[in-house]
Amino acid sequence: MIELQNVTKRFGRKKVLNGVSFTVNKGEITSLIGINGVGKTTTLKAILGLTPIQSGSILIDGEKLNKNSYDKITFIPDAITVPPKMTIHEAMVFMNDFYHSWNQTRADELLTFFKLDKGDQVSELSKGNVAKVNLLLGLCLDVDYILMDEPFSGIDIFSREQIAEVFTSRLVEDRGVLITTHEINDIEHLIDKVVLMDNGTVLKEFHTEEIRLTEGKSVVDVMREVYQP
Ligand SMILES: Nc1ncnc2c1ncn2[C@@H]1O[C@H](COP(=O)(O)OP(=O)(O)OP(=O)(O)O)[C@@H](O)[C@H]1O
Repeated sequence: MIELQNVTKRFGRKKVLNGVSFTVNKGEITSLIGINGVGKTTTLKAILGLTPIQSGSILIDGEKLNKNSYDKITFIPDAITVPPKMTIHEAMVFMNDFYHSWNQTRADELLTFFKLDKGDQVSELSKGNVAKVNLLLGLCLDVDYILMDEPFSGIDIFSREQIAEVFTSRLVEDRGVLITTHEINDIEHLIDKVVLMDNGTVLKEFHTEEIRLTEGKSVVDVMREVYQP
């Protein structure tokens, strides 16, 4: 489990995270939802130790972030980070050299699933295919937790559907996934848990199935109540 307890983060005098607490469980897809600038990306970076926090704590399986944590967790940013001159094949070799958790069998499966050609250069791919390669590079690390920043932004509906399908497959299965998004329409049917953020705070954390069964509400219904009371 990833556990955030009362996390605060400031950039200069600006308080960007103001006591953020929530959990991400293995075997669940959790979506961190909120409009632009509420602190979603900062939260992901804080979990990964990419940005220091001022107070509060972040525990991964009960431990503070340490060098071994990076064997458990991966971050898929909203833009691809491998050099664009690389072919998909070279990007995979690079990942294999860099991470001992790289799983080439899974990478080959995903290449086929996404109908990608590993000889293609990243800079020459369409935006949707770049997003798929980006996802592939992160998902093929055998880690317990996957953090994704806006995996669907700027991608056409068919690619979005294809990417969404990956979330229901055994490629994700028993891992803990945290996805940030402004749009939940694409993934509402996939997510187990929602964390609604506004202004650096968590307004509500709930399980989608539970709220559907007990209150008959969809995620969008709850969002309307919380954001437009
Ligand atoms: N390095 C930085 N220096 C100063 N301010 C920053 C920095 N990074 C983020 N911020 C500010 O922190 C706030 C939260 O940013 P963050 O990127 O976490 O929001 P977000 O919810 O992910 O937004 P978006 O949906 O647009 O990606 C914003 O007001 C942003 O301007």
